[in-house]
Amino acid sequence: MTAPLIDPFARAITYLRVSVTDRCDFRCVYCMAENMTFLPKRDLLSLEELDRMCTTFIGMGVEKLRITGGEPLVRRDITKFFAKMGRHLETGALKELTLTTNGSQLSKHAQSLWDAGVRRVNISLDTLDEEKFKKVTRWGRLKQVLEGIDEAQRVGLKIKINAVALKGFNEEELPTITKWCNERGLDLTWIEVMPMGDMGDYDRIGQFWSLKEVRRAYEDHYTVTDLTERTGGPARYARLEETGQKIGFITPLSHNFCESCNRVRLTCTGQLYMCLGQEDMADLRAPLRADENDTTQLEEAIRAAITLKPKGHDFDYSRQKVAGQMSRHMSHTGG
Ligand SMILES: Nc1nc2c(ncn2[C@@H]2O[C@H](COP(=O)(O)OP(=O)(O)OP(=O)(O)O)[C@@H](O)[C@H]2O)c(=O)[nH]1
Ligand SMILES: C[S@@+](CC[C@H](N)C(=O)[O-])C[C@H]1O[C@@H](n2cnc3c(N)ncnc32)[C@H](O)[C@@H]1O
Ligand code: SF4
Ligand code: SF4
Repeated sequence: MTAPLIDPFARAITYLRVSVTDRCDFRCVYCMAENMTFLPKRDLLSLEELDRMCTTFIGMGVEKLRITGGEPLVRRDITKFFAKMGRHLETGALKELTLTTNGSQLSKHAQSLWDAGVRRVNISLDTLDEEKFKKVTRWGRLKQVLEGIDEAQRVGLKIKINAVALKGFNEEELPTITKWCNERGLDLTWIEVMPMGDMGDYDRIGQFWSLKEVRRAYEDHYTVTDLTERTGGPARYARLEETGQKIGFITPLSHNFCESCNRVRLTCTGQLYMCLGQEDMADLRAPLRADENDTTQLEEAIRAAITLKPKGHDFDYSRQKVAGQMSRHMSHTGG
């Protein structure tokens, strides 16, 4: 392995998130516009190229690889890509190979993911109400996701549910979602909605539900104990003592966690975003394609990009207007 990747703020970069497609079978209201224009397929890195890219990062100290999208499981042959990445788990270079998914294709793919070495998946689910699910995802069917969760559990995958906290949408469901996760043995993490992508008249501030309030809502019913354990992701965890359940909080707005950032994001076209909340990016496609048999140029480009990693995002809703908004949609980098 070459020297580790350290950014200008002395943060070691050990976590790579890869968006393997910008396409999705849902159109969640906070993530995409209804009429999205997607990239032409010819612009995408091939799976072989993504393999070479990820393998290079792993050689430079990346230990956690999360595949995301758009919806990662709608990309053709993606399970073959997971199977290939599994070799880095076998050598011990990679500590975790995982994905974030909307769950719609898990009935089909859960077994192959397990066979590739995936042990834990994060599944996005904001509501357990069929009609509301249709509203928030526009195109999704709750039943299909629940079947995907069943199959993932059947094959042995550990599941974390990611729910975006949305005022006036899933507020009232906090007890039901929490209870449902507990009964099914699923971890649960709440996420604050971030200003990604221009959504026209979509009201982000109106829908912003601070996780400080979510925590208070838990405290009305449970004894909540903060935990020190981390997964290498941005969530902080607390335990509900009455049930022993672990709840995660991802709080980019109410409690910034950038100082412990360990991650960068690669898009399906080979752009490297050094921060989710800034526009800076580096093109890695040209150095990747410069020489198929030698990754020297790619490694140099990655090191140069890491020296440009910003301190953090500038998201802010505190003045009753959206600050720090990104022009790109969340699906571009995969969250
Ligand atoms: N602002 C910000 N938000 C992030 C970052 N990483 C993840 N998130 C948000 O948290 C959501 C959930 O992240 P996941 O894909 O579940 O990944 P994770 O939280 O690293 O997962 P674990 O490994 O389970 O901790 C993302 O979709 C983003 O909305 C980050 O670096 N900065
Ligand atoms: C962009 S999706 C990609 C993976 C997959 N399609 C899924 O939904 O899990 C990753 C995560 O980003 C979250 N997300 C999307 N837009 C967001 C926003 N504006 N603010 C906060 N989280 C967002 C989603 O809820 C999801 O958990
Ligand atoms: S959050 Fe995930 S499922 Fe929803 S539109 Fe975005 S990429 Fe698709
Ligand atoms: S906003 Fe940027 S610096 Fe902050 S945790 Fe996310 S990626 Fe890291």
